[in-house]
Amino acid sequence: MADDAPAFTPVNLLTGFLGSGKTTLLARLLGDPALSRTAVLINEFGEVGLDHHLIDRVDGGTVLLKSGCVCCTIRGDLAQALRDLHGRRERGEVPAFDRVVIESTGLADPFPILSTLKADPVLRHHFRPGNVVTTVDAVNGLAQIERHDESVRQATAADRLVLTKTDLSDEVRVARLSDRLRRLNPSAALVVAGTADAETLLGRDVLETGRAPASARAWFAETFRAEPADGAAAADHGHPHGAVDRNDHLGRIRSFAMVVDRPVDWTAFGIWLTMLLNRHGERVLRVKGILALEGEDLPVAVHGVLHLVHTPVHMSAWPSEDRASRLVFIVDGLDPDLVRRSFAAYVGCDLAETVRP
Ligand SMILES: Nc1nc2c(ncn2[C@@H]2O[C@H](COP(=O)(O)OP(=O)(O)OP(=O)(O)O)[C@@H](O)[C@H]2O)c(=O)[nH]1
Repeated sequence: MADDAPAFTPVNLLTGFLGSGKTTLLARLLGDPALSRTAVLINEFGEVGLDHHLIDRVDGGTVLLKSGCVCCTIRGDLAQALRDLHGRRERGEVPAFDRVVIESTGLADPFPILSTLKADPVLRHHFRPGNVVTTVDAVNGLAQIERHDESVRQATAADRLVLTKTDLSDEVRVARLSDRLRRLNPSAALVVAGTADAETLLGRDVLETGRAPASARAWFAETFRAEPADGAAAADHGHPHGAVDRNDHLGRIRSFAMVVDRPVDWTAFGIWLTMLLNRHGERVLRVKGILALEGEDLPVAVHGVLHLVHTPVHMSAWPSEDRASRLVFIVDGLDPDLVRRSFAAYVGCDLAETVRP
């Protein structure tokens, strides 16, 4: 083992519903010198991964896992990615790190990810679970908890619950959400994103110090095992913990990407997105993209969650040589072709141009 590697490297899971602010929080935390020796694994749900472009600061240590849901579809790859990372650290091929942060897809169920660490014969000798940090969006969080099981599971698995977008919400909504979260998971510390430092969220480790009971996690594990419906489906897939493939299981939730090789007119795009979200906002769980704009050298990043579209961010550089506009959608019961057709009509391109072979 590399001399300065810890005997058991803590693995923090950063989870939270789609668009709830995981990447934003992680990017900020990674700026903290306390996390300078951190390796990051990013998983995304989508045909085209974007988060690794949006986190500037992480370079050699970032591994973008294959597209799909980390909880089942690529669970094997997660273990493999951790084993590779460990091997490379041992051989001195990557800078020594003493913490791993996994940013999981917004649809992932945290429990199977956590159990991977224990179940894998190699990993369990070198890694241990660290705090689970769950971001909850103060604008959409309550609705997501009401509608989506993943959101409840993410909240109940947390050691730290981080409220994001409180600046876009109001006191009453924040108080109601906080109350709901405290009832769901009384043992987790509840903090507001802007005030949470790396040491509190990741460094001061619940499991290591034994200061706080991991009761929520135990409760969660019990509940999960007791679910007969999922359990029956899981038996067919050979999943030991009742975990099912969320990509199949959710059925209606799917992701797709549109890639257009030429600059887009910002006004036309804005009108199109506004109309799409007015009409189908409930079904657009997430839209995220990097756009090349007509008359501009640098791209703009666009984010939306349900009806909420965030102020576009002008990026200081293109993340790669590829100058195409890319939009990734995660939709619930919405036909991708409908979105493609209307996009092509509004921005004035051929439908075929939105699907890159
Ligand atoms: N105003 C405000 N915007 C925020 C805050 N946190 C995140 N955002 C914005 O919300 C959008 C989504 O944030 P991300 O950090 O990409 O969310 P995510 O959970 O990583 O998203 P997925 O990976 O798609 O699930 C971006 O436009 C962020 O700038 C916050 O506390 N306040």
